[in-house]
Amino acid sequence: MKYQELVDVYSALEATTKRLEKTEIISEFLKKLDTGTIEKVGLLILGVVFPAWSSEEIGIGGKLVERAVAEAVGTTQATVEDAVRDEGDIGLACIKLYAKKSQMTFFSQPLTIDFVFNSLRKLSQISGSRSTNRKIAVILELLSQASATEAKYLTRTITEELRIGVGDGVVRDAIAQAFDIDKKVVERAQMLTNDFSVVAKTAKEEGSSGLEKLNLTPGTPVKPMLAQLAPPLEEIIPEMGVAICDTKYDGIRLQVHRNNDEINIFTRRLENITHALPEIVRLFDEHLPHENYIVEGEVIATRDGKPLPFQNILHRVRRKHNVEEAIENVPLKVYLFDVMYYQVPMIDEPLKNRRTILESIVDTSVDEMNLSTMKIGTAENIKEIQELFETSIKEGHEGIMIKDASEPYIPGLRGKKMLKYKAEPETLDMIVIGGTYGIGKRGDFVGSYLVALRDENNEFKSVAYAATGLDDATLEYLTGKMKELELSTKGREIKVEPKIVLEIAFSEIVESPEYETGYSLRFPVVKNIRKDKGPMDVDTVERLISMYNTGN
Ligand SMILES: Nc1ncnc2c1ncn2[C@@H]1O[C@H](COP(=O)(O)OP(=O)(O)OP(=O)(O)O)[C@@H](O)[C@H]1O
Repeated sequence: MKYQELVDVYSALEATTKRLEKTEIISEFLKKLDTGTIEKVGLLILGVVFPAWSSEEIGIGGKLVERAVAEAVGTTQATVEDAVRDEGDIGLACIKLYAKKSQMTFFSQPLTIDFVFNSLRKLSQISGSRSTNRKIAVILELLSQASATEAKYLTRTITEELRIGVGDGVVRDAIAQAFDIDKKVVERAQMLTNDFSVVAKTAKEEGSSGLEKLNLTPGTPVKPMLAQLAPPLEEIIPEMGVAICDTKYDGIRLQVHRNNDEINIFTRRLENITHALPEIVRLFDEHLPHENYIVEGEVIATRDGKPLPFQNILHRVRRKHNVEEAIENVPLKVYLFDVMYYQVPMIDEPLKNRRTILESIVDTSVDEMNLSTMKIGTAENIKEIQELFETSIKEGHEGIMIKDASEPYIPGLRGKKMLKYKAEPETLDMIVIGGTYGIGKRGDFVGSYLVALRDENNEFKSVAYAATGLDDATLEYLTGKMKELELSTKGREIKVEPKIVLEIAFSEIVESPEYETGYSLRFPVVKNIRKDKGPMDVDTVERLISMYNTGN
């Protein structure tokens, strides 16, 4: 099938903000596709060629794409850079530049979805000597055969910013609608596989029963179950009946998979970080059975046996070089709290059974390998759970988790069956979309930051201006970043590309027509710059509204 047909779908999607219309457009398109194409479109529709959990990526910077565009249209790189600045995006710049394209390609074949997909995947394989030139050659082959609109979406796909307002939810609904399958069945399949190419293909070929057969596979990460804030213990523990309460460690959540002899470690955002943690791989190899499994836990950094702040562990995980040296400097400890697969899938088992299995398979004879400190809570021993909370805080941890012992593991769900009980108030991770320069002496600094959350179409909607919590050095750093990301400036107001993620604390969520979400925050304070998070990791409008409605 021609790539232009997919491009027409992108254009139609970009032209509407209505979720139902978007769903209808994608659903109609999916119905037309054969099996080989639907697999590819399942990813391309989200602007990617690898599933989110894959460690492979296109990995091409904006500058390289600009160079390729310059060659394709026969102009200079500076002209392309100007067009990108004027238009605010490489895709729109292509539309402008292709209109003036001087270098016509004769006898060119129309691009097909297959060819585009395979070429983009090829980019991730190119490394070593002359790799930049070889990558440019692949991109150039695509761009020189492309129409203006094809170039618009090709360049946006390569730079990983498709900007058509399509998120996982719309794709899930479109697959359900196209093949007449219950949305819940599609959603479960997506949570388990994290791969719309598999979900779309299975839906087409085998329908609902095929999707229901999809299950966990060690080696393929699964979206973790998430927590809400807990109401008072006296209320929630009797409501649950039997609760598994365990220490909440402030580190990084790990999903550890063993598939035959291979061990892989994923973060909660399904990023493969196996290479950064060789000692953790050895730890699992030595202290868990050589069976296929998926277990979950938190890893923390320690010094003299005491937990170190979260940022320390982050350095370890992000590290690409001198990994062995870092092992010495930052000793790690693992605390396991769940098992999702042990020889067979276990997520449908109640938590109390999963915990029993977990306890039976982990050898905790070394300091580094632990089970989370746990106590069973019932209406009769709430005081003991309060004590567990207090000792956890005293030992330098964040608080406790309270989990319904009779519940299955529901991937991706942020529900009432797993709760967090913390000493510190809740924060939200938000993206900066703009800001305001200060006045007088502060006129050179952006002093106030317009922060936003992600809606169901992956568009950013404003929530508040955050202006406190920043020292001078941070203000200077952030102002520099804002200038790099500037889209436009009018008076003291600057608009920027959504790239900077801030963790924001606040006293209360209030209704407010002034902001695009319809809500705002009282006393927003910047707690941290989350350099570890990108635009897709920020919290959602849905979460804000649910926090508003439930009071937490
Ligand atoms: N014993 C434990 N059981 C479950 N999760 C734990 C435990 N100890 C620490 N955690 C961490 O707590 C998180 C649960 O809170 P939540 O799902 O809301 O994540 P979050 O949005 O990152 O919140 P927070 O910033 O409070 O960690 C888990 O993702 C996990 O990383």
